[in-house]
Amino acid sequence: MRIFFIGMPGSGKSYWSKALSAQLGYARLDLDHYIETKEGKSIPEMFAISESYFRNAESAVLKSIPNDFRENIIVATGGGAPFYYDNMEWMQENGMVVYLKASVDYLFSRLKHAYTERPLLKSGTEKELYEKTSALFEQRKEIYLQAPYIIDVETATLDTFAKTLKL
Ligand SMILES: Nc1ncnc2c1ncn2[C@@H]1O[C@H](COP(=O)(O)OP(=O)(O)O)[C@@H](O)[C@H]1O
Ligand SMILES: O=C(O)C1=C[C@@H](OP(=O)(O)O)[C@@H](O)[C@H](O)C1
Ligand SMILES: [Mg+2]
Repeated sequence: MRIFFIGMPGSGKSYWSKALSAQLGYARLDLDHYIETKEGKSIPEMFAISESYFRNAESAVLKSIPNDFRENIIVATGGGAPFYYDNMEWMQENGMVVYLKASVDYLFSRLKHAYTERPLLKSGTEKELYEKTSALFEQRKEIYLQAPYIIDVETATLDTFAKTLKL
């Protein structure tokens, strides 16, 4: 079984992948960290080369997962992963795609303390962070909603995940 968490930055893809994999005894992979390890560069360093450099690495590393990990695994992807190359289609063909859904207000409350390492949301003020988060959400929400499984993380517990995904 391979599970891909998708959703906006701040929705808790990394957080919930940790919690659920521990409960299920699955392996866990944070795609952003795995890209950093394979490339030997941090996410901001890759974006400083260009966003295309990062997206190219992201797609290649995503597709290396079946070869690198044979066990049951939960993958926390980065928020932009479904929008580049054929990544969304590929994830649907190679696992269960789960959208971690949340409102802009919720995302903002999570991101306020953790946005400096996210180049797309780099902001001078909280107002700017809110506006950037909101604009990115508007651009992306329709595609996220194509996921076959959707979990509202504002009210979810581990039990919600287990029941929705029938695990
Ligand atoms: N349900 C939750 N309870 C407590 N903290 C959370 C929860 N979801 C996310 N967080 C915290 O919010 C921040 C953003 O979550 P993260 O998992 O990094 O999001 P994503 O990987 O989707 O961008 C992190 O500091 C994380 O620990
Ligand atoms: O939304 C995006 O395009 C991105 C989200 C980040 O991951 P998180 O969703 O875990 O913050 C990371 O992949 C990169 O900064 C780009
Ligand atoms: Mg993350």
